[in-house]
Amino acid sequence: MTNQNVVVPDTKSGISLPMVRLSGSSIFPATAQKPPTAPGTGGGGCISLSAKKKLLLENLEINGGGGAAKINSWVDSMRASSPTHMKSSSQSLSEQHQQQITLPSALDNFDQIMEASRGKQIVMFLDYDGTLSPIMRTTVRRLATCFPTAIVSGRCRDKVYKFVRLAELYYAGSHGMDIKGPEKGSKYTKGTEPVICQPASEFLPMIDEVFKELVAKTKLTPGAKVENNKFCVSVHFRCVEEKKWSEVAEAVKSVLNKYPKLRLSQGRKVLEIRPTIKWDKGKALEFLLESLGFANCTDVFPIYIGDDRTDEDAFKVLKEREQGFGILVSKVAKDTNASYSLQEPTQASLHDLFHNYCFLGNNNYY
Ligand SMILES: O=P(O)(O)OC[C@H]1O[C@H](O[C@H]2O[C@H](CO)[C@@H](O)[C@H](O)[C@H]2O)[C@H](O)[C@@H](O)[C@@H]1O
Repeated sequence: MTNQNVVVPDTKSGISLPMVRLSGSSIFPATAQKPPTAPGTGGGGCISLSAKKKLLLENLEINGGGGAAKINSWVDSMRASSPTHMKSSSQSLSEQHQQQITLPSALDNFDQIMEASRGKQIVMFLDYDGTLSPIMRTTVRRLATCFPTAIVSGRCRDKVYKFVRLAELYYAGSHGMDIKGPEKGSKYTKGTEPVICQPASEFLPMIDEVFKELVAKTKLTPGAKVENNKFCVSVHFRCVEEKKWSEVAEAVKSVLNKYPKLRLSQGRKVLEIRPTIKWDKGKALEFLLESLGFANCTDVFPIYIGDDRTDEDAFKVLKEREQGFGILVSKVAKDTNASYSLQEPTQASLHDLFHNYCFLGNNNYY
């Protein structure tokens, strides 16, 4: 993993933001599109991931196989993801601070971000859970009047569409494996048909089968919930007593062992099973930029805001392309390829800033 281990004290938590300063000078003029270089370590009083947890997380990106040790590592990793357990980590505070690099706040540095995007077409990508869900519809509708806007989620695309109900957006469900653009007639539709991309379509029957098996295997565990996300399946631990977590993990492993073409990944108190194909939220971002006509374009400025571990694939793509920025929504330290952070997506109305910016005519291709 080449990620930085970072966090982000955002000093504006809970207070309203001043109007964005649009005429501010660029802080990184020679590398206008490059993320700022990593600031120094320390500061912020946030909690860093321990090396142990990093190892555990790396162990999760695997197929089935292994035995009780693997189950334990899944469960340990799940525990380590919970804030209570992060606080009680055996790592001392000074050790935690040594590993910590502070990410600049997207809010405090909003004028830098906008300066870097000057003259370029912003394209907005928003993760759903933890990012867009607290902001909600009105804001996203306003954003989409300024920039092409996509929602990228681990959830099933239809479900996200039912929550948001905005026909003018691009939707990428199932961690980017189910993409659909706006219908004909939208100002962002280039062709006559909406863009569609389902790179894992051959896995549909297998995923349905796995969903049914997991429902059957977990039905006796109180609180366990299996969610069919069309091209992937989530097994939720959130409402399961901690002493029963191994039982659920064992069920997941026993099913996964039968399907070598599926792999496991982990979210917040959730284990997810998905196809082994090389497709993720980063690939979805690249596909969408291409669909919008920005494949080899230097004057595009993608901004991806997300809070989930799966959003890292998109942050990484932006970093490698040296285009736009990833903004990580997080209060705690994470291994990340994002360039900026937000403690809360609702915090001081980042969306108002974007809205002001685009209506003042600084970024208005459409
Ligand atoms: O890619 P995202 O839009 O961030 O979706 C990630 C997962 O979101 C949902 O899970 C989240 O909400 C659950 C409560 O409804 C919560 O228990 C879980 O911890 C959250 O991650 C969704 O249910 C999952 O399938 C998505 O993968």
